[in-house]
Amino acid sequence: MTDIQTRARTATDWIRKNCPSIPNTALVLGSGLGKWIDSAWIQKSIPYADIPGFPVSTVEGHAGALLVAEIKGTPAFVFSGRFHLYEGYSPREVTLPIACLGLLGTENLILTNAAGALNPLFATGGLMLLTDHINMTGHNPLTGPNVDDWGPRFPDMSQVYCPALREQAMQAAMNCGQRLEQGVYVAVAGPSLETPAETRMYRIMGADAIGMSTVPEAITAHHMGLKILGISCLTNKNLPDCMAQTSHAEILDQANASSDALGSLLSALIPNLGGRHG
Ligand SMILES: O=P(O)(O)O[C@@H]1C[C@H](O)[C@@H](CO)O1
Ligand SMILES: Nc1nc2[nH]cnc2c(=O)[nH]1
Repeated sequence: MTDIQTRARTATDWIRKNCPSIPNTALVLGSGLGKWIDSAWIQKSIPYADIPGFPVSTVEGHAGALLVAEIKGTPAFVFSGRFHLYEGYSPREVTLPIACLGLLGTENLILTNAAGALNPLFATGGLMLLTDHINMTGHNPLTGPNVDDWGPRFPDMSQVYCPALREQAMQAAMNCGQRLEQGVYVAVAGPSLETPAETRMYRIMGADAIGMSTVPEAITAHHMGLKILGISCLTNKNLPDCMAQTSHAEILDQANASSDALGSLLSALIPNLGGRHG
């Protein structure tokens, strides 16, 4: 067994023993995107530091706890805080919580993030559903010996973001009267933001939004057969020809400001996802 397999198994066994239920849906909250979660919905909050084998999140805006919650009556795991490559974690460590979900048998995974808008038509503060991604992190969490029990050596990536979940998300947005853009997310390793020349290159490559997470998680989840939905909160415009300065503080402020819109969408969507536990 590889070290990461042992850590994932240890963490999974611990979660199984210590969580009142194993929900069928899990949500990963991006930077600053958690304030809509009503404290009354949280059955249990487990600091990552308590889960053996788990890394610990080091970024401002990421609480670092696994919540066992009921979102409008539907059970869900909520990862409040994630791990990023720029924190110095290996690609396997960054995606360890996702591997645990695969081992636990959770079926639906919603990945959210704070991202810069590369598409000039997309507004700051808006939400974008991921139709696809481009991995420019320079890393892949599946590098190294394949864990055959988890998935195939060469996973097909022709449809990473589940069309049925995307359709449901579009429907939920319509029911909430919300605009939901659709586009391609490019992931970079960070932590530096982009130069204008880089921004121009990523736009020419076909990306609509850019961030520093989500893609390693999506690769691991897809490898293990989870159904994935990705949603970016567009915290800033990242346009080569009128590039404004931005900062992590500004990104967090905008994510906080958009968090309620994301919350309305997810509260409308999650109870309709269905599956093993409804
Ligand atoms: O976890 P997410 O992708 O929301 O975090 C993004 C990427 C960086 O951590 C940060 C950049 O400011 O926001
Ligand atoms: N790389 C990158 N990550 C972000 N996260 C939020 N905004 C941005 C951005 O403009 N670029």
